[in-house]
Amino acid sequence: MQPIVDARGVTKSFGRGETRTTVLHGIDFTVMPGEITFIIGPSGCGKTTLVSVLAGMLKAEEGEVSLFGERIDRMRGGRLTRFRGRSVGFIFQQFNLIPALDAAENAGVPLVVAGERPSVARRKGVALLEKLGLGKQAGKLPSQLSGGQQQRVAIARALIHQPGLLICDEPTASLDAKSGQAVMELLRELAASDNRAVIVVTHDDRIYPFADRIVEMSDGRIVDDRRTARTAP
Ligand SMILES: Nc1ncnc2c1ncn2[C@@H]1O[C@H](COP(=O)(O)OP(=O)(O)OP(=O)(O)O)[C@@H](O)[C@H]1O
Repeated sequence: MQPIVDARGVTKSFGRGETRTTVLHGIDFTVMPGEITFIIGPSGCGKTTLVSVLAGMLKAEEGEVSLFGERIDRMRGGRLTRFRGRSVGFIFQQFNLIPALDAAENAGVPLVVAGERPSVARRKGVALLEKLGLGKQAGKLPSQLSGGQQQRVAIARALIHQPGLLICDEPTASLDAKSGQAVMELLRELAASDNRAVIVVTHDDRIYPFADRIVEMSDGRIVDDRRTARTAP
């Protein structure tokens, strides 16, 4: 089976001269379809930098990064943007929904960006929200939704173009325990259903039972990589 993510020797630094700091030291990292992989480790150890490089948002100085067998470290400009737009969905701690758009319109935003008519994008947004158990909320503004519901709309937005890789940076950090569990249950289901891979950067140990694999970083290196006997459904 082809890996979804295959990174070799990824090195990344920030700054110049004396202030130059190396944040990733030759990381090797592979993710297979159908898995939820957690990346954990202390603040500043390089988790967000790593997933940004894996998603093609940041360029590594050294190393190779392939997504779905394609070398994204060799892609430039518009080609990379289009490839990322098709292949990767992002979910962040802040839901970043557009306040003036209702839930279905928010979910449909990536389709509009890709050139779809807003009415068609909204219709597809409604259909996906229904699938995610949020059909009744489709016409509501973000301010009328709970945190957990807003995060599920953000998940719908990340999935509407059916990316094979979902990258989630602290997806449950602003949610209470129950909403956090509901969001993780949804991510769990989505990872397994379409042979997609989900990578979750997190400090939230309440959700560790949802991981298939936990990768631990320290000072820009992977120091532990273990499969879990997943205890959550
Ligand atoms: N654009 C940047 N310019 C300079 N330094 C940066 C930049 N982005 C990140 N860093 C530095 O790189 C290091 C790793 O940051 P990163 O955000 O990847 O850590 P993290 O493990 O995700 O931390 P946290 O858990 O706090 O989010 C930190 O020391 C940070 O200050």
